[in-house]
Amino acid sequence: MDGSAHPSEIGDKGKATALKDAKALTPMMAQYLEIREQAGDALLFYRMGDFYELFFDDAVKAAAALDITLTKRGQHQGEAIPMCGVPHHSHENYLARLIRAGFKVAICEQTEDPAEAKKRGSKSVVRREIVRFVTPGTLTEDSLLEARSHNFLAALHAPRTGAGALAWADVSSGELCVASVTAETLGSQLAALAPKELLTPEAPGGDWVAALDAMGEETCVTPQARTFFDVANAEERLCDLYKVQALDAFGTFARSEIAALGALAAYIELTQVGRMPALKPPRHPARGAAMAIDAVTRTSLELTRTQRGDRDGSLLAAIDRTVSGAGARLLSDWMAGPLTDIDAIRRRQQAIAWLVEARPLRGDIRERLAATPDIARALSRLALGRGGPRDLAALRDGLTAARELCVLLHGAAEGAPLDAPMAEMLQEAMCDLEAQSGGGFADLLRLLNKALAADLPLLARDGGFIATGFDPGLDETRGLRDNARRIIAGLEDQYRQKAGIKALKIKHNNVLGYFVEAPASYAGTLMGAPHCDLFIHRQTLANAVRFTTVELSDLDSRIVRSRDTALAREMALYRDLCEQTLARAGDIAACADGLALIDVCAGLAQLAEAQDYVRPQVDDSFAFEIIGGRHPVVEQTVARAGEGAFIPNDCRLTREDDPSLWLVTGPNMAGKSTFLRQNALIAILAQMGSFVPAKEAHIGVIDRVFSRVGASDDLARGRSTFMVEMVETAAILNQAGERSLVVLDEIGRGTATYDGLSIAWAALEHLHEINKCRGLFATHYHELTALSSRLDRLANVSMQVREWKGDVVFLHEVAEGPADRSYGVSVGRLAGLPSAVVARAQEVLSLLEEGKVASSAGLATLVDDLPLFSAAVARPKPVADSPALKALADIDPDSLSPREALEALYALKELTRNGS
Ligand SMILES: Nc1ncnc2c1ncn2[C@@H]1O[C@H](COP(=O)(O)OP(=O)(O)OP(=O)(O)O)[C@@H](O)[C@H]1O
Repeated sequence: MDGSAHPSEIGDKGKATALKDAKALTPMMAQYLEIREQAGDALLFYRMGDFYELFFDDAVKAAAALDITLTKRGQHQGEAIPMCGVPHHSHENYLARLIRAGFKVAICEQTEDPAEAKKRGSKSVVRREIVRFVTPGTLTEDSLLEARSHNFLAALHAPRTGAGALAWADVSSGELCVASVTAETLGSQLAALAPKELLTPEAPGGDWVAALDAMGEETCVTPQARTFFDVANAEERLCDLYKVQALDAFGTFARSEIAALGALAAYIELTQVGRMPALKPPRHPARGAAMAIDAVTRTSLELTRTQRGDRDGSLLAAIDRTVSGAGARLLSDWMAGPLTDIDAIRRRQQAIAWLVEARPLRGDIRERLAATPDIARALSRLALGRGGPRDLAALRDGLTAARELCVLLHGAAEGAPLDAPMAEMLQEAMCDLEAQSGGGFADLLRLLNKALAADLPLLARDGGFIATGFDPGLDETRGLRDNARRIIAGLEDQYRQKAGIKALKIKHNNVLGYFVEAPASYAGTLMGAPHCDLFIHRQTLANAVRFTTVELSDLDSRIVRSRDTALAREMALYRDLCEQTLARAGDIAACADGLALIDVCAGLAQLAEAQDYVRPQVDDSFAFEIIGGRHPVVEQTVARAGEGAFIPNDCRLTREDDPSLWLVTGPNMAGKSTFLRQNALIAILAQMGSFVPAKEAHIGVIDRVFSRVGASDDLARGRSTFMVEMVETAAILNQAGERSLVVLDEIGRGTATYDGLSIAWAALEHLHEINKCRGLFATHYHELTALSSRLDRLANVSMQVREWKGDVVFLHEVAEGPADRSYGVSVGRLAGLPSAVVARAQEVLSLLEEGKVASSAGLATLVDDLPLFSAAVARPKPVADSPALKALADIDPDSLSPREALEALYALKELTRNGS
């Protein structure tokens, strides 16, 4: 604690009247309020000794969000000040919870020693400053980040007219990208990135608003004044940041892109309070624009999350075999933006294919990668001044692992285990691992190896992290300290003998430093004449008495001095090590990228081998030929559940040779949705560069994938199921082109039968005649199957089922031709509908199928003709000609003697036993 008054005590003892009335405020309250204003909409963590304290509204909000005690301290304007606090040593936990709850936090530290403040007068307040704003998009601590996901901060420049731009950065790893966007493409860009925080202009124009409204709730939107996006300022800021004269050095950027990049840089500078992370130069996303996949398609295909929001069960979880956080992040990048550039796709395929062949080598590579620290994130923390000795060690270990990987790969490249030349992409990654263009990492590694001790503290200021032998000055100071400690051990013996007290000890605490302690019963002896010159009394406790000696205090100050000197020396050495490391930031970041790339390729190779995936042929044709395709997720689920094998199915939509639209019919549960999705997923995997779950695959590059599978209510936006479905169908019919792949499942089912059928009918015709795309269309409207006679590129296929003992058995096989019927009622029985309901449904169905209800008159007849439901349930099945019943009818109970009655009963029993 700084010894000054607590801010809550300041106000006043009843004197302060207005916030702005500076005279009425104590110095500390004035300081607090000034800093509070700088914190804007963030909660202020105000450092007081070992705690971060929160006051006023901040305290109320934080206490509720963290479920911690809200107390009251002092008064302000006549009211008690609400207060809560979190301990400094565990504040990251609380911080993480607040950020997850959508808050931003300003961290205000004491930036001078309380002793310094005291020199200015006893009432002076320790200087405090905001050292950082913690926001969802600017996290760097491992404890606040998910190791396997990116943490993107994005900025949208949304001009009133024309195209805008979206820039995004991962502050924790230094990635920085920018791309042009329009209000139409913004949705799919944001869906692909899933930024944690998005900066937008304060009042974006109409079209942008709609796109922003459709954004997921995981993104925290931070509006900024329009001036924040000023192009001229942006250019200057970026040139300053990269220390270049003009941005041309990094490529050509549109004005809007520069504005978005500038806003992003300004916000990072603002939140990191002047310290910038090691941002890589800005770049446009991967060569060969990405395949467009809009937000609804991503959700319906469950690419990174299931519709329930879990990672488990998503495509990403099913194919992720990476062993490092950086690898997992890169894989999700690949999935966010599958490529359309055929060469780029082939380069990835080559690398994976090479690693598929190199099985033992792949095992070694993965083992090493698994033990490699996350160097991109360690580097970023160091650049922001938020790192520690362990981050330096992480870089040392990461770079060492990279070197070992290179040795392995070189061995393989030189032909030892493999004949094929190593894929170009892997060779490039190897150059990055060794920093070949930057002269290698040998010097830096030598330095770090020599400098760092074996056991490292988390924080540099705890000291003790520089290895002995690295710095003679430090060793000497440490020697003095250690020597003094040895002398103290000797003194203890000496004092014991002099005083004749065996139980005498020399101990240490933070208040007294070193002191002599003896049991309280010796107090008189030690304070008595023979010893009073030697032992100077310091403290008497219940059980012990404590003394110092001139010699001991001398040694104590020497130890303190040498500890301070050693720490100061270590801090200087630490700064120097950071500087030398950060001088290689670009090369280290490239090395981290190389490691991530090898991890992704090795992971996909592992997947290909383990799950029997095949390398697809991707070219610029209009082919879509999947032989023996499987659903990557359902296949694994079925195998895990021990439900037998997944049944592979072919899909041929090649435009030139085959019908390019398939109308898929078949009963519920027969596997229509699975078949539809699996083909879209195979296309996405193929264009990510991955191998695919099939026997053979040939895909002419697809520029957009659209998938609508089972629309659901979007009540939050005031849209019914049907409305959602229509909006989404409209988007497809308006946007799909001849290179698109469209997957539509049961369009029109959310409304009256005839309306739904008509809409599905018209949509199918539109896809065929206007969009001319490749597509799969699943429906329960059997009437649509007739369309194939009119539309030459439309083919009917159906999911096969067999009936066995009155039940339906799903074969999960796709066959040519339409389904014969729906089997809906049979599926209802399988699902456990009460047998009365099943029987009743069967009756209704038979009449409907006989065509007796084509009009409302027919419907009335149906209602009249069919027995009432309750009657249907209650009425027992007639058993007219049962011999037992006949025998019963013949009995005249009044004419039977008791014995005859008993015999009749036995006879009846016998008849029923015979099944009569
Ligand atoms: N090819 C297959 N091999 C093995 N099991 C499969 C296959 N396809 C689907 N299944 C299994 O059948 C279940 C139902 O599949 P799916 O949801 O695709 O049916 P559907 O025809 O779309 O049904 P609905 O019309 O009710 O939506 C899946 O969850 C899966 O377990």
